[in-house]
Amino acid sequence: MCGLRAQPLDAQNNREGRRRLLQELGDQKIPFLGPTDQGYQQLWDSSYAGLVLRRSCSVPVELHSHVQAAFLTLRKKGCLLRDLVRVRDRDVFTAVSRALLGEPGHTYRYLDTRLFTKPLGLGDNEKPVAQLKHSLSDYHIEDKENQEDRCSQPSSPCLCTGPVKFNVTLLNFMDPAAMSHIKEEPYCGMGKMAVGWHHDENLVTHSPVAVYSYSCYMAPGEASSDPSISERSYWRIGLKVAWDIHTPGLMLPLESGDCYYMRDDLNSTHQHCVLAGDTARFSSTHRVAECSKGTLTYIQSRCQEALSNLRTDPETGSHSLLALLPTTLQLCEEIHNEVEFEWLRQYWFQGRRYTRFCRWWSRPMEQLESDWRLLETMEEDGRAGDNRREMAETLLSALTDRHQQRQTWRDRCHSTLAQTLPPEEAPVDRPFWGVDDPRMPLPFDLAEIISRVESKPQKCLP
Ligand SMILES: O=C(O)CCC(=O)C(=O)O
Ligand SMILES: [Fe+2]
Repeated sequence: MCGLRAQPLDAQNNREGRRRLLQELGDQKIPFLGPTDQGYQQLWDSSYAGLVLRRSCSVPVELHSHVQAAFLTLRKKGCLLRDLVRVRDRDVFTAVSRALLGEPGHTYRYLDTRLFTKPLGLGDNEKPVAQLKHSLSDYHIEDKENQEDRCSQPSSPCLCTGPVKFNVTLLNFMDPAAMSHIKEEPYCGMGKMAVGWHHDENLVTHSPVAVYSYSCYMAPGEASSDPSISERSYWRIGLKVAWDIHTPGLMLPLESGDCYYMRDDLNSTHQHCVLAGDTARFSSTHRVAECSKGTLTYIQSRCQEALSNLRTDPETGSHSLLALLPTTLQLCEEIHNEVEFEWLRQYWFQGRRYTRFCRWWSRPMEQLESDWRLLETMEEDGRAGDNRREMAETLLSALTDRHQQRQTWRDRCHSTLAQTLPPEEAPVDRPFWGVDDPRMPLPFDLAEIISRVESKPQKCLP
């Protein structure tokens, strides 16, 4: 499952590239074509071949109704929340509310935010989503003739590769009526954007992304009057070739229940955005996340690797290090930072929201935190080593990095945006401890230690 990580250049996150592109564009807009425009199909075939649409009518009726009911229940239970993500060094709330479902112990990282899965297929609300995932992964991408027959049944799985093994599902929800402000799409003038231009991050190279779209034409419980198509405007997907202002963009309107796929390298060569329609809408996006460093099993084994260098005296309970080689210490430092910043702080930054609907992560997080605490004690032993100078240099870069990252997480936790969240969802700056905490040999704030190490490289160590 774990291949190379796709690292597309992202115009959204590349300030310089973005500036240059906008400058070249000036007052002009990039043209785009929709289904009623001439040349739409040719443009799709020539420049967007990795995009595949599967119409609502090829999905079983019961699946639609189960999946849609599950979405509504998940939302009612408060599982879908806006993420406080980081874009170009600034914190912003996503316009859409999200929840991550998927393989137990898996995570998905986007915009400096690690989302933790609610295991898929266990609870009643997740089962239909698991069925949907199954249905989408068995879909053999049709040939041209089939594609033109808009309601063809999906054919059997592709024999050469087998079904796709999606490991995470990111659910999205947005009700435009509840938003005070929705950004306009800047490059083409496609309209209001629910999700800005981006590449999907953290995917296995060339992993397809399969999306199911559900527009709530009627509020739940509202009398079923046939919605007049002319009276509502559709949700649409916008696509454009990355770093290209000459190829026209493509706009794909979606009926409720439609699915689309981004296949091959479409996600890395192109950007996509989601354009809001008039109604509230859910989407269920199925992906193969690159998780070589993104599973609980992975980080647990990393901690074990570091802790295998720690000996606990069976009588006194005191700890000592087995090896004091700089390379060993260096490795321990890296693992220390990884578990603290990629797992513990990521988790607690998202507040107690996970425990509201999923207790799955509570115990593992406690365990990781106690491993991390042992790593804090190891460090002190490292300082007592013989080759102090070399040791100090080894420790210095890890300590500086740790100090800076702790500062960033502190700031993020106390930002004005974070403060607008209700207590249950508000970021928690954890782990945190006071200067007089007897269990913690090192202080939370490393500034003093760092400056001591820097100023007296010979006998620097406390
Ligand atoms: O809602 C959609 O159709 C796609 C959403 C999307 O692009 C994303 O979640 O990455
Ligand atoms: Fe996306």
